Amino acid sequence: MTNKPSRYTITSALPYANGPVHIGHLAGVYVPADIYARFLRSKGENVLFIGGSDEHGVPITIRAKKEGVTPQQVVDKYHVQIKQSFEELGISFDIYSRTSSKIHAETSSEYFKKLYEDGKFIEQTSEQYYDPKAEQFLADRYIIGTCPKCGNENAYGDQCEKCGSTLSPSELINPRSTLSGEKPVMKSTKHWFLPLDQYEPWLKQWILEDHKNWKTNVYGQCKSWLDQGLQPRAVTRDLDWGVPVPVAGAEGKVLYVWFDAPIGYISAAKDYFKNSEIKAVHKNNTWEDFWKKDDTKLVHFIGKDNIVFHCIIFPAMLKAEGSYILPDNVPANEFMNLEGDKISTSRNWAVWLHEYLEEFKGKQDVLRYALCANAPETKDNDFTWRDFQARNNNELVAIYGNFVNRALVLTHKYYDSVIPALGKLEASDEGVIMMLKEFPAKIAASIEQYRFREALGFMMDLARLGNKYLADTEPWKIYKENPERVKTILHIGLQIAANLAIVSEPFIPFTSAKLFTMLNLKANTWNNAGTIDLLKAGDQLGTAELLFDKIEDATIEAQVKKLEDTKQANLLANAEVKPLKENVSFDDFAKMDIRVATIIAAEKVAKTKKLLKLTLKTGIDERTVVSGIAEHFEPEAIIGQQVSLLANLAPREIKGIVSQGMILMAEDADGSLKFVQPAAVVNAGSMIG
Ligand SMILES: Nc1ncnc2c1ncn2[C@@H]1O[C@H](COP(=O)(O)OP(=O)(O)OP(=O)(O)O)[C@@H](O)[C@H]1O
Ligand SMILES: [Zn+2]
Repeated sequence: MTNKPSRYTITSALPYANGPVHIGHLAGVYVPADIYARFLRSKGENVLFIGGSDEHGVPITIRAKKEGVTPQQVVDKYHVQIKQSFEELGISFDIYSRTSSKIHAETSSEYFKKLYEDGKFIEQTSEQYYDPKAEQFLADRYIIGTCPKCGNENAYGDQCEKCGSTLSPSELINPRSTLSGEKPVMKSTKHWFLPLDQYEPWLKQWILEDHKNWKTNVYGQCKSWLDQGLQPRAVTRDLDWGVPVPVAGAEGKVLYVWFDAPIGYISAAKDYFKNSEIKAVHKNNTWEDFWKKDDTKLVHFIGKDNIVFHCIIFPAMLKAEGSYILPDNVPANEFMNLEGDKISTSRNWAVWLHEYLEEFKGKQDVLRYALCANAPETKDNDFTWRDFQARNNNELVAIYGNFVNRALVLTHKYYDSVIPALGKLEASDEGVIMMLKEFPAKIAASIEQYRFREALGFMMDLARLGNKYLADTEPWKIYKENPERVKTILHIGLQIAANLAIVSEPFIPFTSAKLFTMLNLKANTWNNAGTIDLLKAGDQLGTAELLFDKIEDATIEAQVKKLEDTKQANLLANAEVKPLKENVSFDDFAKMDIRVATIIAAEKVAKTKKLLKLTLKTGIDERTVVSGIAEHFEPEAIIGQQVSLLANLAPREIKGIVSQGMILMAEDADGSLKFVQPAAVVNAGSMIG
């Protein structure tokens, strides 16, 4: 797009409604999209910011089955929860719609029909896996088997989560049905395919030549898909949950979830403009202006696993239809991890938005700030609670909050919160005013290039500038001898705070709103920023309050503990119980002399990592046993412990020490070792059996 757009359509990936929203979703998609939308609105642009739940597809039907509810019940629950938590975080969607709505069924159905009637699909009958017991074709995740690439025995029909390969069901080794566990049979079925291969030359031109400005990670992934060559892609499925395929002979078939989901962006716009009063907010435009006019800039915010759908498949669908505009940019992010591990809904390895909002009341902006500051814009990144705490304490509290607080509190103290007049400027004042002027354009340029971290950094630099200005001029020191000078300093300080209220609004809107109130200033737009004319001398300020407060270690430790508990629970849940060994006779068992012994001495075996030399009191004798437990116990800590000893195990020399027997240990799911010992202290030498 070369000319300035007349309006913006901003979409954010539709969260899949089979679980709540987590910080990965936010950092990857919704926080940057919201910053972009808020920034453009502040610039006075005509913006349509679209969100909604993606409510079709196999994982939802599987979940419903597992929980004994209907798919509609699953999506109703999560749609409401997700929508509400987004609202609370201040994600400023114009509409948060859903793909199980009537308007979406109509829109996607018509879309399919148009492509069908225009001859854009190819029909193909092929053999596909079918579960005769469940009487169902096994689409996508209904089938699992061994991944041909990495050997993972639980790879899905569409993807291996272990190695990340995209698969088709026929590639799986030893396929089995997730419905019945049975080996599926082949049965023929007809499907409609979008012949992506036919769009390949056009896509190559459109992306590889005409969109060299796309982010490197996005461009690179597209290039790799295009270099490998595109194949026709099925856009229908044998399933009973989804939008029915609207052509004769397609009974029992629905649109593939990745065909209907992006059309969800379009149906959301239609849904929104159903309310005719809305048009006035958008310069009397219609939904079609936002989707079909060349002077509309369309931007998709997504995470990296959605790149192929938004850069290749959806554009091919739009091109095939013919009346829609194409995305101007798809600023996809890489992935946010959590404390070193991949975020996972199924493993509960996440910080859930609804829980955060509950546990950190009123701290929406801290999360928004920490996620943007650490956003995975060019590579995967890690969220840690320590970093979250540091961002809050060292940046929001110590810089932004401190600066604003100083400016307001001093004005309150010296002038009863009436804005003092600007006097004669000194060189230092002029320097600060010059620098201030640069900020709005600098921040805007970064946002316009989707460099939100950089933009956020500049925003904080403005707070730093204000902080430094007050620290350098020290109004609290010179007030007595030079009150006129202090008026000028605080006037400028307050003007910087007013600028901060404007340029921080896209990032931390709750704080910005509070600051506007504290300054008694009406919400202001981006184009006014950069000057010291925002506040009028003689006007009264509102009441000062603290914008941020310190987050204590104990709060962070509680969150870390919560994650450790999750890790532990996962280990236990996934623990493999070893299969039963072969039967032994009672006589065989009776041959073993197992008795209680007490540890009376313990030391590390030199030059080994794992071995402890134990001296045991067995009731018969005192003897030495070498045991591989040094990584689990400190020698001093186990003296006096009672253990179970296999006392008649043939002696063996280990590292030059003769070991007379073996102590019995229980190994927990996480690999830790525990002594097998009597529940209460007994006489050394007591027999076990
Ligand atoms: N850890 C993450 N970091 C960045 N973006 C993410 C992350 N997880 C998901 N996303 C993005 O969030 C958007 C919505 O995700 P979606 O609802 O499809 O969930 P998902 O990818 O299945 O995630 P999960 O399996 O964790 O629920 C997608 O664009 C996806 O790429
Ligand atoms: Zn694999």
